[in-house]
Amino acid sequence: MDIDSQFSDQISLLLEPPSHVEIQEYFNELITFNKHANGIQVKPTNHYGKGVFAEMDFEEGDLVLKDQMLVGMQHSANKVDCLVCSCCFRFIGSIELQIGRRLYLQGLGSETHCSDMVSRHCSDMVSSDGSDMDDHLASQKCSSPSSINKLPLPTETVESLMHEKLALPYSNEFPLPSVVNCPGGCKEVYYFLQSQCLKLLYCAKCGETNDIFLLAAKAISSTILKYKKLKAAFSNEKMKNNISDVLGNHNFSLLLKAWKPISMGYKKRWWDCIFLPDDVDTSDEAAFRMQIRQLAFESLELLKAAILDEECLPLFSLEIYGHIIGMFELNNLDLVVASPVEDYFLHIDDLPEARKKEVEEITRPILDALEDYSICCQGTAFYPLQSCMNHSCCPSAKAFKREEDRDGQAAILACRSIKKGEEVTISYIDEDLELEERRALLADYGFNCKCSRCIEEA
Ligand SMILES: C[S@@+](CC[C@H](N)C(=O)[O-])C[C@H]1O[C@@H](n2cnc3c(N)ncnc32)[C@H](O)[C@@H]1O
Repeated sequence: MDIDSQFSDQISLLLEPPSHVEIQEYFNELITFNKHANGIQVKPTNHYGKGVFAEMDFEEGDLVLKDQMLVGMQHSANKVDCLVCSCCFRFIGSIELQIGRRLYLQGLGSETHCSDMVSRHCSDMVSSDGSDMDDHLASQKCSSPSSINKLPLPTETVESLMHEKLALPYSNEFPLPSVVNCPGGCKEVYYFLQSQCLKLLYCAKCGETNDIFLLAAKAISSTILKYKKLKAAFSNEKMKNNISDVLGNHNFSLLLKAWKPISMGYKKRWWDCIFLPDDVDTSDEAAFRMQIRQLAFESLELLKAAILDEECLPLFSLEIYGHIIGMFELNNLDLVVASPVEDYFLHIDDLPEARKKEVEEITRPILDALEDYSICCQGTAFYPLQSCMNHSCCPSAKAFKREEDRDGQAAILACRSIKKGEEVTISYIDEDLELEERRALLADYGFNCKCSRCIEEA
């Protein structure tokens, strides 16, 4: 019997929508432990399930919420460019390590180059017409990688940067947290990234959806870890009290407890809620959804081969897997963290002219070797409180990273004044679009917006 049939009762319990009381208790606790969430409350709305409400007045620009992600990941392709903590997504190491590692991974370090080419280039840059570096930076930023006339650095320079043997001027003004390897020695922080599971990354069929499978794997593996911790604590307690029936029927209740954060997220099956791409005719919709289901099935098989846990089998059912991916599809927010490498080069550019000339003799070749100096950390994440915010085409708040927001937390700012008791809404789409375009985009989220603006414009 397959897992879905064997554990159908347990799967139904895992997917049962939480009661109002459970929702209230869970979110009250989450808010109590988050010092940047004390101005909001999660409550049922009249029509759209739960929503976020202001517990105090906010002025335009005020921080309404900083939300710690439940689960998130850096996009696979972005890992070459930015070395970040897999947990909080802060840039780590040093400016030198960030730059050296990127140049190395871009393959520039594998070629040998004569140093006079670099110095010739360097003197060209120094004796340039005095045009502002911002222009130079901007032109680099806009160019596509292939159109950039990159001037690679010598291998030794790249390696010295990467091993932090070469200190760049002023880099100590941009200190970063140290790199700590996973204690398990996996070289990746999460244990599900084992060789079998890596196939998920490279599955040609999956295309752009690969990251969402890995994110689902992360959600499942963190639930298993939480379950194991709860079970260990429970067993200890029983032993202390000399009770012989160590676990009895408690295993499933511990799994339910470990699953609770995910149980709170609004979710539907992935293949039922995924947006129908423009190039798929509506007459082919059923076949398209079957294909998506099959894709989920194949990726789940790979995940099972990598980390199946006999005590947590219901988590490996297609029904649960499909709902987890669907939850990300309907709720996830882009994860963006600005790069300190960009700050560093802008700082150099702002130095007094004479000093800048001197420093640029060292930094300009490095800048020229980089394809883009300002690549930020990019990924996707599920945020438990932010994901409770409903949509409005005239929203009262927006996700916006301020200068000081340098980690993976979501920052939600008021975009107008919000009165105590009012619902805090964000826009899921570009709210500057016309009514019909907005409607089309929101249909992908499975609802027809009836905010005051839509009603007025209709
Ligand atoms: C990110 S969740 C928001 C929280 C959700 N209300 C809950 O109960 O968890 C997104 C879902 O909420 C509902 N929703 C959000 N804004 C809405 C709106 N303006 N009108 C109708 N439904 C809305 C839709 O079902 C949508 O797919």
